[in-house]
Amino acid sequence: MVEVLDTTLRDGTQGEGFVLSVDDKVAIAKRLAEFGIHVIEGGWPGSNPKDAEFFVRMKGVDLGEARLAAFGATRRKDLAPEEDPSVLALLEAETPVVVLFGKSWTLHVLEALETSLEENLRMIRDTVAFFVRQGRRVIYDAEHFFDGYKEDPAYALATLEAAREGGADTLVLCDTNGGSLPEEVYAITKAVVEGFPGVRIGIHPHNDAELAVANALAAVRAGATHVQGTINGYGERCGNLNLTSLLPTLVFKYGIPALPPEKLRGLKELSHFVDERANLPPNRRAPYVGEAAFAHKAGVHVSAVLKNPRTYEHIPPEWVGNQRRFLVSDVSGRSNLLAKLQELGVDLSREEAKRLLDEVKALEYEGYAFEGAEASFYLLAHRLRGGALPFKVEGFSVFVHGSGLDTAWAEATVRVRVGEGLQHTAAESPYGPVSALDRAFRKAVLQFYPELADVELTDYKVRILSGREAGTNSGVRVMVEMRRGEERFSTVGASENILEASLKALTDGYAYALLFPLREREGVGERG
Ligand SMILES: CC(=O)SCCNC(=O)CCNC(=O)[C@H](O)C(C)(C)COP(=O)(O)OP(=O)(O)OC[C@H]1O[C@@H](n2cnc3c(N)ncnc32)[C@H](O)[C@@H]1OP(=O)(O)O
Ligand SMILES: CC(=O)C(=O)O
Repeated sequence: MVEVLDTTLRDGTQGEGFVLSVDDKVAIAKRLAEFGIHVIEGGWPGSNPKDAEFFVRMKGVDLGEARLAAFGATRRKDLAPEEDPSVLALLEAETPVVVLFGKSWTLHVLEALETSLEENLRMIRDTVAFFVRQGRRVIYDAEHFFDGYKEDPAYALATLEAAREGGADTLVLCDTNGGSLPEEVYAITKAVVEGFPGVRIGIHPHNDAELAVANALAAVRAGATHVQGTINGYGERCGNLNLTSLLPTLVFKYGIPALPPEKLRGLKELSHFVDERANLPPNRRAPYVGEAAFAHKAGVHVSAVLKNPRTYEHIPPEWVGNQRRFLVSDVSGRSNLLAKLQELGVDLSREEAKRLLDEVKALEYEGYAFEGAEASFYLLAHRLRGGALPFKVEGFSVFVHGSGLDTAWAEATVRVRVGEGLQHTAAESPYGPVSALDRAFRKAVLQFYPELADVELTDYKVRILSGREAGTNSGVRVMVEMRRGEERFSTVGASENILEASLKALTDGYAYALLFPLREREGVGERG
C-alpha cells in the first residue's frame, strides 16, 4: 500500500500562473477526498490570509476517509515553538495532520537559515515534538534530502533521526531542486528505508529534470510507501510530481494499489476540474488524461487500432476516464476517414472515402486543418455526396471606419441565397469586421432558420500560414468554435484574406448546425 498526499493546494499554488481562491481550494479539497486521496495538504496557514481562511472554512467540512493536513516550517532559530507565530498559526488550523519541513542540507542550514548545524537539529526535534504533544500526526518533509545526503550523508541522516525522536510518523525525502536521478533516488531511499525500520518513508520529487515520476517510482521500488504530488503536476518552478501520471502507472503497471482501480475512472475529470478552477487550459498532450492521449492520427495507426486497440494503446482509455479519438488530416489513410464518418453517422462507399481523402489532403496543403474542425469535415463529406446546403453566400463587403486609433467600428453586408430568395442585409458592430459579418449573416438567415438563435460563437482563432508570402501578405487559417446548448463544434476556413477565411469558417458552423441538429448521442461530437 502506498499513501498518497496531494499538495495541489499548497505546493501547486507555488507554481507560476496557478492561483486559487478560497472557494476553489475548498471545492478542490472536496473533489480530492471524493477521488480517494488519503492526505490533502491545504496550505500554509502562517503564510497568508487566504490559507488561514481556508482552514477556518474547512473546520465544518466532512472529507470522509481523507485527512486534511496543514503545512509549515520548523520553528525559527532561537525561538521556542510556542513563541513562534508561524508555529502557532499552524496549530490553530486544527488539522489532524501537520506537515513540517526542515533542512537536511548543510548548505541550507549555514547559508539560508544562517544558524548552526546543532540548532537546526533542535529546531526539527522541538517542533515535531510540539505538534505530537498536541495530538497531531506529524509528517516530516526533509527538504533537499537527496542533495544534502550527497554532500554530507551523516548530517542528512541526523536530521531524519531528530524528526523521528520528536515523534514524526512519516519521513519524506524531498528532491526539492528536482535534479536528482532515479538511480540516486533508489540507492538513497533504500539506505534510509533500511536505516529506519518501522518508520514510513515518503518521497516528494520536483520535476526540474522531467524525472519526478521516474524518481517517485524509484523511491517506491526502494521501499517508500508515501508519495507527495499534485494534480497535473503544478508546483514550484517546473512543477511537482504529477499524480495524474504517477497513479495510473503505479496501479496498472506496478500493481500497487495506491488507490482502487475503479477510482481512476474519474482521473481525467479530476484533472480537468482542477484546470477549470484555476482557469487554465488543460494540457492536451498530458499522459493518460490529455485529449490527445488516445487520439490516433496516422493512417497506419488508425487502421490497426480499428482491428485491435492494443496495437497502439498502452492501456484502455476508459480505465482513466478518457476516450479514444480518430483524427482526420493529411497523414490520414482511408481508415481514419471511415472511422470518423462512422462516428458522425455518415455512410460513404470506399470509393467516395478515397475521393474525400484526396480532397482533405489537397485542402490541408492549402492551409486548412481538419483535425480540430470536425464540423467542416462533416460538411466536406456532405458536399461530396451531393448533399444540398441550407444557404449559399453569393457576396459580401466589409468596411471599417475610424476617426482615430481608438474609435474603429465596422459594417458589413452579405448577399445570401436561401431557397429561391436572395437576402441582402447589412449590420454594424463596435467589435470589428468579423463580428459585423457574423451579425449581417445571422440577420439574413435567422428569419428562415430561427433555430440558429441558439447557436453562438464561443471561440475564434487566426493563424498565419508559414511557407507562403511573408507578413501581411501571408495566408491565414481561421478556426471557429460554436456552441449549441452543451454541444460544441469547430470549423475551419483558409484564404489569403482573413475576412474570407472567417466567413468560410462561420458559415460552415451555421450550415453544420442546420444539417446536423441531433448531435446528442453519447460519444458523438467534439468535446470542448
Ligand atoms: C521547499 C518548499 O517549497 S518549502 C515551502 C515554501 N513556501 C513558501 O515559501 C510559501 C509561503 N511563504 C511565505 O508566505 C513567507 O515566506 C513566510 C510567511 C513563510 C515567511 O515570510 P518572512 O518572514 O517575510 O520571511 P522570508 O520569506 O523573507 O524568508 C523566509 C524565512 O524563513 C526561514 N526558514 C526557511 N526555512 C525554514 C525552516 N525550515 N525552518 C525555519 N525557518 C525557515 C528563512 O531562514 C528565512 O528567515 P530570515 O527571514 O530570518 O532570513
Ligand atoms: C517541502 C517541499 O515542498 C520541497 O522540499 O520541495
